[in-house]
Amino acid sequence: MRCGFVALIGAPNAGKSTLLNQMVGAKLSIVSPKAQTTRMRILGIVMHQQSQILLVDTPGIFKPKRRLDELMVSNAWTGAVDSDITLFILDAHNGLNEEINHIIQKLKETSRRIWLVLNKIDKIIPQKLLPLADQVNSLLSIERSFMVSAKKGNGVNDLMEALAKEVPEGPWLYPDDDLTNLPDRLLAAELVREQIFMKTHEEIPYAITVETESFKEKSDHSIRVDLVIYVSKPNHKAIIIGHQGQKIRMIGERARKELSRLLERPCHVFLTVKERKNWDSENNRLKAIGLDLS
Ligand SMILES: Nc1nc2c(ncn2[C@@H]2O[C@H](COP(=O)(O)OP(=O)(O)OP(=O)(O)O)[C@@H](O)[C@H]2O)c(=O)[nH]1
Repeated sequence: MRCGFVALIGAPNAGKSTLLNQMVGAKLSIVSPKAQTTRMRILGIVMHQQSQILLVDTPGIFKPKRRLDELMVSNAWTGAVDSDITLFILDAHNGLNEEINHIIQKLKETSRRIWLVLNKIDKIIPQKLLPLADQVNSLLSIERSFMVSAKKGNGVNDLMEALAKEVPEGPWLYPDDDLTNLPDRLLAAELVREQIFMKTHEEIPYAITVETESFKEKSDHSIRVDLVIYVSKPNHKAIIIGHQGQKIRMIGERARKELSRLLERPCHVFLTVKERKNWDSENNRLKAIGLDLS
């Protein structure tokens, strides 16, 4: 038996959450085309042969501007330091830039086993991949390199095989049919947040938070979830609700479908929008979204 923690580290939008979902085979970590979608560390549990691979999705690493950003970045680095293997996920189509060089410098300090994962290979010509891998290798000590398309699945099985062989020997830490350690009420809030990322623009997705107020199983085994969307400005409330409530209905409907799929039973989602100035500097709000404040 083998079991180990594998952290997914990289810049915002590199495809960390997409890779985690592809490996777990379920949508645990929310994905959007906008940067900084993931806010907390999310554990995805993958069983491969006799190995339990505990994948830790982390927020993207970027220059923090506010307290929430700082906590997201520090939570990401804790994920790397606590892992047995760190997967450094790089968007191969974007290549290197100042932000990535900064991550490389920080990775050097963690003195962990680092594997390079060049992602989004469906978007670039293959001849560009080896020179990019060589370039990263010249900057950082990389144990192994992989080339994948997290979205399409190419190369992901090879990566999983290699991880299964390399995580340390030891007993499994979670039941072998668990997919995550995240409570369902947090998953529900994340799915609503994902829809807000998809359906609103500019600063709004970054200026809201979602919390589950109640999560109840009914006698027919369906689930009723009541969630609150906190906004910091009155005009954001109006935008999220939309004309005659159209937008919020769409957000709720899509989140309901995703949640029903994930929990494999009918779910009913009820959303309320509340204005709460400066929610992003309240410890309780930050803890509620799964951030470690220590
Ligand atoms: N073409 C292509 N797009 C991808 C691939 N992997 C991820 N994406 C897209 O890249 C965008 C960002 O993906 P995420 O998985 O949210 O990236 P992330 O690294 O978790 O982002 P943060 O939450 O900002 O840290 C989404 O639009 C994905 O669909 C890939 O292999 N190929």
